[in-house]
Amino acid sequence: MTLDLSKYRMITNIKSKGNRLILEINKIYEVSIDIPYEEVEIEESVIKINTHPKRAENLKMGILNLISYHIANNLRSKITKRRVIYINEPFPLIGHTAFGLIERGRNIIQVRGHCGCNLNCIFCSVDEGEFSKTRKNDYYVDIDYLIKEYKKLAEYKGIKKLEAHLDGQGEPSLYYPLVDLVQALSDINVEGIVSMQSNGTVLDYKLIDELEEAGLHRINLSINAIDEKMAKMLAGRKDYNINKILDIAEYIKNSKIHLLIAPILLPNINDTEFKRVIDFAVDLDLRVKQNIINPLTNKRDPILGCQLCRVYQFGRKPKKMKVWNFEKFYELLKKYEIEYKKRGLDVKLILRPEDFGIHRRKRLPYPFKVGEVIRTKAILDGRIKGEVLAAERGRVIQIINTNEDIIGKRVKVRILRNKDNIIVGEVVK
Ligand SMILES: C[S@@+](CC[C@H](N)C(=O)[O-])C[C@H]1O[C@@H](n2cnc3c(N)ncnc32)[C@H](O)[C@@H]1O
Ligand code: SF4
Repeated sequence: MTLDLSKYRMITNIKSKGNRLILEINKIYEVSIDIPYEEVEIEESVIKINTHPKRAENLKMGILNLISYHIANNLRSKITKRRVIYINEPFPLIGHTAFGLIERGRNIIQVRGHCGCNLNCIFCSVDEGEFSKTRKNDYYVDIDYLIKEYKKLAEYKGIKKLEAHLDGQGEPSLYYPLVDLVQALSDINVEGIVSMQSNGTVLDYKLIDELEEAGLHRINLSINAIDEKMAKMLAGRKDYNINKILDIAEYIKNSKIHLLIAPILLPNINDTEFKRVIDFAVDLDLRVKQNIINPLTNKRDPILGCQLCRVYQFGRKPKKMKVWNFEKFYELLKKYEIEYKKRGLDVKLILRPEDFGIHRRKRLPYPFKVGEVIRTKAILDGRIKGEVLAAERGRVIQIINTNEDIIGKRVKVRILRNKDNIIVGEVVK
């Protein structure tokens, strides 16, 4: 009897060493499993079971159970080296910011299929990457479940003029299978769009062609410096290659995916480079004009989405950086807009949600009140130290200031936050 692992979609590569199977799951994760049966032989993706057919059937079930157990409990990210928790039905997808779906009473749904990043930007608001000091677990959401729940939420909010936005605590383009996800979301959003944030490092010509085919409307590409050294320093990685990203930007610009370049200003660190990125985007737009219309506005999207670096509780802050308020930031952007105007160029740098067709839209109900005390069971480990997760009333509850010992136990939890259906609570004694 044989068991061919190549027919399981999530298994993207198979290696073996004796009776040890090393499975690559969805490209960026890995799990290794010792097969405790003498009668098996592993040859590439095929496990041969050389025994009586009745026992072989039992061993096959045993191997499949072992694989599911290890995927559920021992999955690791090859990128961040962290443990990965595989999220599937019936665990809710609404309630946490690290994975699932977020809706904030607008016609945009944030889609977070996974978390984890291949860069280590020195300013990262979510302290992502291999060298993170705060993140202890990553999450991956099963694609079929993610699509099913997205469809339910989209139908609840109203499908018309809806945006599915792939973003999150990490690099959205590392999600696998990304093209299938984009295709499914764009099939649901018939009169809307699908957009994605990206640091660009994983994008190549082939993937961009496929994303274009799948109906991706826009990529918000993070570029923070043109100078190679500065770009590496900001990305926190010596292997970050800004020239590759600039080339990818040009390739996107020549596709049917709208390119928005999203530089971040770190005052006192990349002031000159920030302006060089804006100039790059303006020059590129003059050379390669895109005429992709956003059906939410019936206009072209802006070509730049300038961001100001902010300081977050669990984020990173570069020592030399000066903290600016938005007033000062908008003054600078205004100054740049005027400079462009003098050169006869109409460059919009200060944006509002309406520029992207974002408007108010029916919200999901809030099942919890702030201050309410509920009884629940902690089920999964959390994203950062001192956090565990529970599931109640169709929401994930992030229980903070606690420890892993309470996983599996019933606890009393006071709700501290319910805004935008992101639920945070703490244990009450
Ligand atoms: C957290 S990242 C996730 C998506 C993707 N990894 C990327 O960098 O584009 C989303 C956006 O937030 C920006 N960002 C990161 N840290 C920030 C901070 N401290 N303040 C403001 N924006 C920040 C990034 O530059 C990026 O454009
Ligand atoms: S800002 Fe984006 S690319 Fe940089 S470390 Fe954070 S998540 Fe990764």
